[in-house]
Amino acid sequence: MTNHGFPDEQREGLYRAIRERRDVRSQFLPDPIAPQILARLLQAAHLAPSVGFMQPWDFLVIDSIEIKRAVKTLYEQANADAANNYSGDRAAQYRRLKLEGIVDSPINLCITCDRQRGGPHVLGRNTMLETDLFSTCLAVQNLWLAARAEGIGVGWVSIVDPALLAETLKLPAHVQPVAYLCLGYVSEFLPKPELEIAGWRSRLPLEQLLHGNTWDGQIEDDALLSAVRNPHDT
Ligand SMILES: Cc1cc2c(cc1C)N(C[C@H](O)[C@H](O)[C@H](O)COP(=O)(O)O)c1[nH]c(=O)[nH]c(=O)c1N2
Repeated sequence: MTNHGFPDEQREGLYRAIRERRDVRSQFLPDPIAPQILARLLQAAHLAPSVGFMQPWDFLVIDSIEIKRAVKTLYEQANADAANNYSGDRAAQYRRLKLEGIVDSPINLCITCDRQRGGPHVLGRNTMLETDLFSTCLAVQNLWLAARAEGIGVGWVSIVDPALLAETLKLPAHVQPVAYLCLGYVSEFLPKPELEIAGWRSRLPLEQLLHGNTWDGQIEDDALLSAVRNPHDT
């Protein structure tokens, strides 16, 4: 069998980016991102797979402090509402979390989805209409991983009313904001998700997620399961 895999060091670099990518809120530095580097990140995003090769994304690069402040206000409104989902200690803990870096980060980037791109029918998007949104999320993830490799932190802010965000960014009606991202160099990349460090929620064991175990409770004892339990043996 021909092995088209990457050499060990390159493969490890990719896995490292996946392992060490973080959602960044609290560690942004004001240092600017050079246009060449931002362009590399956007290229990485644009190479994402998309349903029927629809490429439904656009990239709104925002450095205007006025727009950042307007989005921060939307966040504050939505976050005050979100806090009402909790009570007691959990509500107090929620209110202590920092869940955005909109003004602290030098660049904000809104990745949108043009739901009409490619015309009325796009190959592969007949039964699952959301596949254009899924495709846009893959562009986000490409950018997020490339940014980690460049030493740039990315934070996703979804605690905003999407209709108000679309209005603030003057998006046409058929263009949906999918990801509002904060980008910048960081003082550090945390070793674990910030929510895990804060004691909000921890990572589920992968073995628990195999074969639908989270809902039927049956763990099948097969070779895959044992490899998942002991990844270092492989
Ligand atoms: C679709 C979507 C939306 C959001 C997020 C992520 C994704 C995928 N995350 C980040 C999220 O909290 C984070 O990914 C997890 O806590 C895991 O941490 P790491 O990304 O591994 O550091 C996020 N974080 C935050 O502080 N404010 C937010 O509004 C959001 N919204």
